[in-house]
Amino acid sequence: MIKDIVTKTAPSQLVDHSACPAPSSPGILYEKHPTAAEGLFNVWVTIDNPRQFNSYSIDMLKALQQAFRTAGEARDVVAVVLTGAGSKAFCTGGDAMEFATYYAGNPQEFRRFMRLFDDTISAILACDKPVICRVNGLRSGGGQELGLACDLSVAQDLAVFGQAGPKHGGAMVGGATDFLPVMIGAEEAMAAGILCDPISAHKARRLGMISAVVPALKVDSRFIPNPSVVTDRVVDEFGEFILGEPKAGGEIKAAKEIVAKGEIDLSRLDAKVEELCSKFLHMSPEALTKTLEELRKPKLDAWNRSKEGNRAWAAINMTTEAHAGFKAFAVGNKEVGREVNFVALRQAQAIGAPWTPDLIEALMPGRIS
Ligand SMILES: CC(C)(COP(=O)(O)OP(=O)(O)OC[C@H]1O[C@@H](n2cnc3c(N)ncnc32)[C@H](O)[C@@H]1OP(=O)(O)O)[C@@H](O)C(=O)NCCC(=O)NCCSC(=O)C1=CCCCC1=O
Repeated sequence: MIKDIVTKTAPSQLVDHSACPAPSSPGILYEKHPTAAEGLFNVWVTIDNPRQFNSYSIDMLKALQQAFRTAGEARDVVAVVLTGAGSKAFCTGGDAMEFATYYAGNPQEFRRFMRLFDDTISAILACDKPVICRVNGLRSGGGQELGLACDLSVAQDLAVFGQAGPKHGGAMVGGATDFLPVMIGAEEAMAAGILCDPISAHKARRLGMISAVVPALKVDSRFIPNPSVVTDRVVDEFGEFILGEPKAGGEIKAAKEIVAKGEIDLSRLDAKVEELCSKFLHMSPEALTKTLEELRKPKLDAWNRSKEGNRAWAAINMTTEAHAGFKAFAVGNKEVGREVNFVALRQAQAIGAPWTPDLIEALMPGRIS
Protein backbone atom coordinates (compact mmCIF):
# COMPACT_ATOMS: atom_id res chain seq x y z
CA MET A 1 0.00 0.00 0.00
CA ILE A 2 2.65 2.53 1.09
CA LYS A 3 4.80 1.28 -1.77
CA ASP A 4 2.01 2.13 -4.25
CA ILE A 5 1.69 5.65 -2.87
CA VAL A 6 5.37 6.48 -2.84
CA THR A 7 6.20 5.02 -6.21
CA LYS A 8 3.57 7.34 -7.66
CA THR A 9 4.86 10.44 -5.86
CA ALA A 10 8.64 9.95 -5.93
CA PRO A 11 10.51 11.91 -8.66
CA SER A 12 11.06 9.85 -11.79
CA GLN A 13 14.71 10.86 -11.74
CA LEU A 14 16.69 11.70 -8.61
CA VAL A 15 19.09 14.64 -8.58
CA ASP A 16 22.67 13.69 -7.78
CA HIS A 17 23.84 15.89 -4.89
CA SER A 18 27.19 14.23 -4.30
CA ALA A 19 30.00 16.77 -4.15
CA CYS A 20 32.82 14.25 -4.41
CA PRO A 21 33.49 10.85 -5.94
CA ALA A 22 32.56 7.73 -4.01
CA PRO A 23 35.44 6.62 -1.77
CA SER A 24 37.98 4.39 -3.38
CA SER A 25 41.40 3.71 -1.95
CA PRO A 26 43.25 0.64 -0.81
CA GLY A 27 43.05 0.73 2.96
CA ILE A 28 39.51 2.11 3.23
CA LEU A 29 36.53 -0.22 2.85
CA TYR A 30 33.12 1.31 2.19
CA GLU A 31 30.41 -1.29 2.63
CA LYS A 32 26.65 -1.05 2.72
CA HIS A 33 25.20 -3.46 5.27
CA PRO A 34 21.50 -4.22 4.89
CA THR A 35 19.25 -3.25 7.79
CA ALA A 36 16.16 -5.20 8.83
CA ALA A 37 14.20 -3.03 6.39
CA GLU A 38 14.26 -3.57 2.65
CA GLY A 39 16.17 -0.94 0.71
CA LEU A 40 17.82 0.65 3.76
CA PHE A 41 21.44 0.27 4.81
CA ASN A 42 24.07 1.13 7.38
CA VAL A 43 27.43 2.08 5.93
CA TRP A 44 30.52 0.52 7.48
CA VAL A 45 33.71 2.43 6.85
CA THR A 46 36.72 0.31 7.77
CA ILE A 47 40.29 1.52 8.11
CA ASP A 48 42.05 -1.50 6.71
CA ASN A 49 45.77 -1.36 7.38
CA PRO A 50 46.14 -3.81 10.28
CA ARG A 51 49.85 -4.46 9.70
CA GLN A 52 50.53 -0.87 10.76
CA PHE A 53 47.84 -0.77 13.44
CA ASN A 54 45.40 0.82 10.97
CA SER A 55 47.40 4.01 10.57
CA TYR A 56 46.26 6.02 7.55
CA SER A 57 48.01 7.28 4.42
CA ILE A 58 47.11 10.44 2.51
CA ASP A 59 44.97 8.48 0.05
CA MET A 60 43.16 6.81 2.92
CA LEU A 61 42.38 10.20 4.47
CA LYS A 62 40.94 11.37 1.15
CA ALA A 63 38.79 8.25 0.93
CA LEU A 64 37.65 8.61 4.54
CA GLN A 65 36.51 12.14 3.88
CA GLN A 66 34.66 11.03 0.76
CA ALA A 67 33.08 8.17 2.71
CA PHE A 68 31.43 10.49 5.22
CA ARG A 69 30.23 12.84 2.51
CA THR A 70 28.88 9.96 0.40
CA ALA A 71 27.17 8.18 3.30
CA GLY A 72 25.83 11.45 4.72
CA GLU A 73 24.24 12.33 1.40
CA ALA A 74 22.88 8.84 0.56
CA ARG A 75 19.07 8.65 0.85
CA ASP A 76 19.03 4.98 1.75
CA VAL A 77 21.61 5.13 4.56
CA VAL A 78 20.49 5.12 8.20
CA ALA A 79 23.77 5.26 10.14
CA VAL A 80 27.52 5.17 9.59
CA VAL A 81 29.90 2.91 11.49
CA LEU A 82 33.60 3.82 11.55
CA THR A 83 35.89 0.96 12.55
CA GLY A 84 39.28 -0.62 12.00
CA ALA A 85 40.23 -4.01 10.60
CA GLY A 86 41.04 -6.82 13.02
CA SER A 87 40.94 -6.68 16.80
CA LYS A 88 44.29 -5.08 17.68
CA ALA A 89 43.85 -1.48 16.70
CA PHE A 90 41.05 0.83 15.65
CA CYS A 91 43.57 3.37 14.35
CA THR A 92 46.85 4.81 15.62
CA GLY A 93 46.79 7.94 13.50
CA GLY A 94 48.95 9.08 10.63
CA ASP A 95 51.74 6.94 9.23
CA ALA A 96 54.50 7.74 11.72
CA MET A 97 57.16 6.60 9.24
CA GLU A 98 55.84 8.98 6.60
CA PHE A 99 55.81 11.72 9.23
CA ALA A 100 59.46 10.96 10.03
CA THR A 101 60.70 10.74 6.47
CA TYR A 102 58.54 13.20 4.51
CA TYR A 103 56.93 15.75 6.81
CA ALA A 104 59.64 16.18 9.47
CA GLY A 105 61.36 19.47 8.69
CA ASN A 106 58.81 20.31 5.97
CA PRO A 107 56.15 22.52 7.54
CA GLN A 108 54.49 23.69 4.34
CA GLU A 109 53.90 20.08 3.30
CA PHE A 110 52.53 19.23 6.72
CA ARG A 111 50.09 22.14 6.43
CA ARG A 112 48.76 20.33 3.36
CA PHE A 113 48.47 17.09 5.31
CA MET A 114 46.63 18.90 8.09
CA ARG A 115 44.11 20.35 5.64
CA LEU A 116 43.21 16.81 4.60
CA PHE A 117 43.08 15.56 8.16
CA ASP A 118 41.05 18.52 9.45
CA ASP A 119 38.58 18.21 6.59
CA THR A 120 38.11 14.54 7.50
CA ILE A 121 37.22 15.51 11.07
CA SER A 122 34.88 18.20 9.73
CA ALA A 123 33.29 15.65 7.37
CA ILE A 124 32.45 13.40 10.34
CA LEU A 125 30.96 16.34 12.22
CA ALA A 126 28.93 17.35 9.14
CA CYS A 127 27.65 13.88 8.32
CA ASP A 128 23.85 13.91 8.09
CA LYS A 129 23.70 10.45 9.64
CA PRO A 130 24.68 9.36 13.16
CA VAL A 131 28.29 8.19 13.19
CA ILE A 132 29.22 5.36 15.53
CA CYS A 133 32.84 4.58 16.26
CA ARG A 134 33.19 0.82 16.65
CA VAL A 135 36.34 0.70 18.74
CA ASN A 136 37.73 -2.71 17.83
CA GLY A 137 41.15 -2.03 19.47
CA LEU A 138 43.75 0.63 20.27
CA ARG A 139 42.53 4.14 19.44
CA SER A 140 45.36 6.66 19.61
CA GLY A 141 46.90 9.73 17.97
CA GLY A 142 44.85 10.92 15.02
CA GLY A 143 42.80 7.72 15.44
CA GLN A 144 41.63 8.93 18.84
CA GLU A 145 40.70 12.24 17.24
CA LEU A 146 38.69 10.59 14.46
CA GLY A 147 36.91 8.55 17.12
CA LEU A 148 36.20 11.54 19.35
CA ALA A 149 34.63 13.33 16.40
CA CYS A 150 32.07 10.51 16.04
CA ASP A 151 28.68 10.83 17.73
CA LEU A 152 28.91 7.66 19.80
CA SER A 153 31.75 5.26 20.57
CA VAL A 154 31.36 1.67 21.69
CA ALA A 155 34.42 -0.36 22.54
CA GLN A 156 35.51 -3.89 23.08
CA ASP A 157 36.97 -3.95 26.57
CA LEU A 158 40.58 -4.77 25.63
CA ALA A 159 40.74 -1.57 23.60
CA VAL A 160 43.03 1.14 24.92
CA PHE A 161 42.71 4.86 24.30
CA GLY A 162 45.75 7.06 24.04
CA GLN A 163 47.28 10.19 22.76
CA ALA A 164 50.90 10.36 21.66
CA GLY A 165 50.92 14.11 22.26
CA PRO A 166 53.94 15.66 23.99
CA LYS A 167 55.50 12.20 24.35
CA HIS A 168 56.16 12.28 20.60
CA GLY A 169 56.75 16.01 20.21
CA GLY A 170 53.19 16.79 19.18
CA ALA A 171 50.13 18.32 20.77
CA MET A 172 46.75 16.67 20.28
CA VAL A 173 45.44 19.53 18.16
CA GLY A 174 43.67 17.42 15.54
CA GLY A 175 40.49 17.62 17.62
CA ALA A 176 41.27 16.08 20.99
CA THR A 177 42.07 19.39 22.72
CA ASP A 178 38.73 20.69 21.44
CA PHE A 179 36.55 17.65 22.04
CA LEU A 180 37.84 16.22 25.30
CA PRO A 181 37.03 19.20 27.59
CA VAL A 182 33.43 19.27 26.37
CA MET A 183 33.11 15.49 26.56
CA ILE A 184 34.82 14.58 29.82
CA GLY A 185 35.36 17.93 31.55
CA ALA A 186 38.37 20.23 31.75
CA GLU A 187 40.25 18.46 34.55
CA GLU A 188 40.04 14.94 33.08
CA ALA A 189 40.85 16.31 29.61
CA MET A 190 43.91 18.01 31.04
CA ALA A 191 45.03 14.79 32.73
CA ALA A 192 44.51 12.79 29.53
CA GLY A 193 46.30 15.34 27.36
CA ILE A 194 49.34 16.19 29.43
CA LEU A 195 50.00 12.91 31.23
CA CYS A 196 49.64 10.80 28.05
CA ASP A 197 48.81 7.67 30.06
CA PRO A 198 46.92 4.95 28.21
CA ILE A 199 43.24 4.83 29.20
CA SER A 200 41.43 1.50 29.37
CA ALA A 201 38.02 1.03 27.75
CA HIS A 202 36.39 0.74 31.18
CA LYS A 203 37.99 3.97 32.31
CA ALA A 204 37.01 5.68 29.06
CA ARG A 205 33.43 4.58 29.76
CA ARG A 206 33.63 5.89 33.33
CA LEU A 207 34.95 9.25 32.12
CA GLY A 208 32.26 9.61 29.46
CA MET A 209 34.65 9.36 26.51
CA ILE A 210 32.64 6.42 25.13
CA SER A 211 29.10 5.26 25.75
CA ALA A 212 29.37 1.47 25.98
CA VAL A 213 31.95 -1.20 26.62
CA VAL A 214 31.48 -4.91 25.90
CA PRO A 215 33.61 -7.97 26.64
CA ALA A 216 35.70 -9.47 23.85
CA LEU A 217 37.92 -12.03 25.50
CA LYS A 218 36.68 -15.61 25.49
CA VAL A 219 38.28 -18.20 27.70
CA ASP A 220 36.94 -21.75 27.54
CA SER A 221 34.14 -20.46 25.29
CA ARG A 222 32.94 -17.94 27.88
CA PHE A 223 33.25 -14.17 27.75
CA ILE A 224 35.28 -12.69 30.59
CA PRO A 225 36.05 -9.04 31.37
CA ASN A 226 39.46 -7.60 30.54
CA PRO A 227 41.65 -9.25 33.22
CA SER A 228 44.33 -6.51 32.99
CA VAL A 229 42.21 -3.81 34.61
CA VAL A 230 39.97 -3.57 37.66
CA THR A 231 36.37 -4.29 36.67
CA ASP A 232 34.81 -5.57 39.88
CA ARG A 233 35.05 -2.41 42.02
CA VAL A 234 34.39 1.24 41.33
CA VAL A 235 36.42 2.70 44.21
CA ASP A 236 39.22 1.48 46.46
CA GLU A 237 39.10 1.38 50.25
CA PHE A 238 39.88 5.12 50.34
CA GLY A 239 37.13 6.05 47.94
CA GLU A 240 39.41 6.73 44.95
CA PHE A 241 38.12 5.53 41.58
CA ILE A 242 39.76 2.32 40.44
CA LEU A 243 37.28 0.99 37.89
CA GLY A 244 39.29 0.53 34.70
CA GLU A 245 42.66 1.25 36.31
CA PRO A 246 45.47 -1.16 35.37
CA LYS A 247 46.33 -4.04 37.67
CA ALA A 248 49.95 -4.33 38.80
CA GLY A 249 52.63 -6.81 39.83
CA GLY A 250 51.65 -10.48 39.96
CA GLU A 251 48.09 -9.68 38.96
CA ILE A 252 49.18 -8.23 35.65
CA LYS A 253 51.39 -11.24 34.92
CA ALA A 254 48.44 -13.54 35.54
CA ALA A 255 46.23 -11.31 33.38
CA LYS A 256 48.67 -11.55 30.48
CA GLU A 257 48.59 -15.34 30.71
CA ILE A 258 44.79 -15.34 30.63
CA VAL A 259 44.76 -13.04 27.59
CA ALA A 260 47.31 -15.26 25.85
CA LYS A 261 45.24 -18.40 26.28
CA GLY A 262 41.95 -16.73 25.32
CA GLU A 263 40.56 -15.77 21.95
CA ILE A 264 39.13 -12.45 20.83
CA ASP A 265 35.52 -12.50 19.74
CA LEU A 266 33.97 -9.21 18.63
CA SER A 267 30.43 -10.56 18.26
CA ARG A 268 29.21 -8.62 21.31
CA LEU A 269 30.70 -5.44 19.89
CA ASP A 270 28.89 -6.05 16.62
CA ALA A 271 25.66 -6.78 18.45
CA LYS A 272 25.97 -3.48 20.36
CA VAL A 273 26.63 -1.54 17.15
CA GLU A 274 23.67 -3.28 15.50
CA GLU A 275 21.44 -2.46 18.47
CA LEU A 276 22.28 1.25 18.15
CA CYS A 277 21.82 1.28 14.38
CA SER A 278 18.46 -0.41 14.63
CA LYS A 279 17.30 2.20 17.15
CA PHE A 280 18.04 4.87 14.55
CA LEU A 281 16.11 2.92 11.94
CA HIS A 282 12.99 3.41 14.05
CA MET A 283 13.31 7.18 14.42
CA SER A 284 12.19 10.20 12.47
CA PRO A 285 15.11 10.83 10.09
CA GLU A 286 15.10 14.63 9.90
CA ALA A 287 14.43 15.05 13.62
CA LEU A 288 17.34 12.73 14.29
CA THR A 289 19.62 14.78 12.02
CA LYS A 290 18.49 18.02 13.70
CA THR A 291 19.22 16.51 17.11
CA LEU A 292 22.68 15.48 15.93
CA GLU A 293 23.34 18.97 14.63
CA GLU A 294 22.33 20.55 17.92
CA LEU A 295 24.21 18.12 20.14
CA ARG A 296 27.35 18.35 18.01
CA LYS A 297 27.52 22.10 18.59
CA PRO A 298 29.78 22.11 21.67
CA LYS A 299 32.34 19.97 19.84
CA LEU A 300 31.89 21.80 16.56
CA ASP A 301 32.16 25.27 18.09
CA ALA A 302 35.39 24.36 19.86
CA TRP A 303 36.74 22.71 16.71
CA ASN A 304 35.89 25.60 14.35
CA ARG A 305 37.30 28.15 16.78
CA SER A 306 40.75 26.63 16.82
CA LYS A 307 41.34 24.35 13.83
CA GLU A 308 43.05 26.86 11.50
CA GLY A 309 45.43 28.18 14.14
CA ASN A 310 46.15 24.66 15.29
CA ARG A 311 46.92 23.59 11.75
CA ALA A 312 49.46 26.39 11.38
CA TRP A 313 51.03 25.53 14.73
CA ALA A 314 51.23 21.81 13.88
CA ALA A 315 52.98 22.70 10.61
CA ILE A 316 55.60 24.89 12.27
CA ASN A 317 56.09 22.32 15.04
CA MET A 318 57.20 19.88 12.32
CA THR A 319 60.44 21.86 12.14
CA THR A 320 61.28 21.40 15.81
CA GLU A 321 59.70 19.10 18.40
CA ALA A 322 57.60 16.94 16.08
CA HIS A 323 60.58 16.70 13.71
CA ALA A 324 62.63 15.20 16.53
CA GLY A 325 59.67 13.24 17.94
CA PHE A 326 58.76 11.37 14.76
CA LYS A 327 62.37 10.81 13.82
CA ALA A 328 62.85 9.24 17.25
CA PHE A 329 59.90 6.92 16.59
CA ALA A 330 61.45 5.90 13.25
CA VAL A 331 65.03 5.32 14.43
CA GLY A 332 64.11 3.91 17.86
CA ASN A 333 63.10 0.40 18.78
CA LYS A 334 61.84 -1.58 21.75
CA GLU A 335 65.35 -1.73 23.34
CA VAL A 336 66.30 1.95 23.24
CA GLY A 337 62.75 3.29 23.19
CA ARG A 338 61.12 5.53 20.61
CA GLU A 339 61.21 8.84 22.39
CA VAL A 340 63.41 11.90 22.25
CA ASN A 341 65.84 12.49 25.12
CA PHE A 342 63.55 15.10 26.66
CA VAL A 343 65.85 15.88 29.57
CA ALA A 344 68.75 16.70 27.22
CA LEU A 345 66.37 18.87 25.17
CA ARG A 346 65.29 20.77 28.26
CA GLN A 347 68.91 21.18 29.33
CA ALA A 348 69.80 22.54 25.87
CA GLN A 349 66.91 24.99 26.05
CA ALA A 350 67.85 25.98 29.58
CA ILE A 351 71.00 27.56 28.15
CA GLY A 352 69.20 28.98 25.11
CA ALA A 353 70.52 26.55 22.46
CA PRO A 354 68.67 26.83 19.12
CA TRP A 355 67.25 23.94 17.11
CA THR A 356 69.82 22.58 14.65
CA PRO A 357 70.07 19.31 12.69
CA ASP A 358 72.91 18.25 15.00
CA LEU A 359 70.78 18.83 18.09
CA ILE A 360 67.96 16.71 16.63
CA GLU A 361 70.46 13.95 15.87
CA ALA A 362 71.88 14.10 19.39
CA LEU A 363 68.41 13.81 20.93
CA MET A 364 67.61 10.47 19.30
CA PRO A 365 66.95 7.48 21.59
CA GLY A 366 70.03 5.45 22.43
CA ARG A 367 72.53 8.31 21.84
CA ILE A 368 74.96 9.00 24.68
CA SER A 369 74.13 12.41 26.13
C1 LIG B 1 51.69 2.43 20.67
C2 LIG B 1 51.87 1.86 19.25
C3 LIG B 1 50.70 2.30 18.38
C4 LIG B 1 51.88 0.33 19.30
O1 LIG B 1 52.98 -0.09 20.06
P1 LIG B 1 53.33 -1.65 20.17
O2 LIG B 1 52.14 -2.40 20.63
O3 LIG B 1 54.57 -1.72 20.98
O4 LIG B 1 53.59 -2.13 18.69
P2 LIG B 1 54.66 -1.63 17.65
O5 LIG B 1 55.66 -2.70 17.45
O6 LIG B 1 55.16 -0.26 17.99
O7 LIG B 1 53.74 -1.48 16.37
C5 LIG B 1 53.41 -2.57 15.52
C6 LIG B 1 53.69 -2.19 14.09
O8 LIG B 1 52.75 -1.19 13.69
C7 LIG B 1 53.47 -0.04 13.25
N1 LIG B 1 52.68 1.15 13.58
C8 LIG B 1 51.89 1.34 14.62
N2 LIG B 1 51.34 2.55 14.58
C9 LIG B 1 51.82 3.14 13.47
C10 LIG B 1 51.62 4.40 12.86
N3 LIG B 1 50.80 5.33 13.41
N4 LIG B 1 52.24 4.65 11.72
C11 LIG B 1 53.06 3.74 11.15
N5 LIG B 1 53.30 2.52 11.66
C12 LIG B 1 52.67 2.24 12.81
C13 LIG B 1 54.79 -0.09 13.99
O9 LIG B 1 55.77 0.69 13.35
C14 LIG B 1 55.07 -1.58 13.93
O10 LIG B 1 55.51 -1.91 12.64
P3 LIG B 1 56.81 -2.83 12.44
O11 LIG B 1 56.99 -2.88 10.95
O12 LIG B 1 57.93 -2.13 13.17
O13 LIG B 1 56.44 -4.13 13.07
C15 LIG B 1 53.19 2.37 18.67
O14 LIG B 1 53.43 1.72 17.45
C16 LIG B 1 53.19 3.85 18.44
O15 LIG B 1 53.38 4.64 19.35
N6 LIG B 1 52.99 4.25 17.19
C17 LIG B 1 53.10 5.64 16.79
C18 LIG B 1 51.78 6.16 16.70
C19 LIG B 1 51.83 7.66 16.51
O16 LIG B 1 52.77 8.36 16.76
N7 LIG B 1 50.68 8.13 16.08
C20 LIG B 1 50.42 9.53 16.02
C21 LIG B 1 50.74 10.05 14.68
S1 LIG B 1 50.33 11.78 14.73
C22 LIG B 1 48.74 11.79 14.18
O17 LIG B 1 48.16 10.79 13.99
C23 LIG B 1 48.14 13.10 13.96
C24 LIG B 1 48.25 14.08 14.86
C25 LIG B 1 47.74 15.43 14.62
C26 LIG B 1 46.62 15.42 13.65
C27 LIG B 1 46.85 14.60 12.49
C28 LIG B 1 47.45 13.28 12.77
O18 LIG B 1 47.34 12.39 11.94
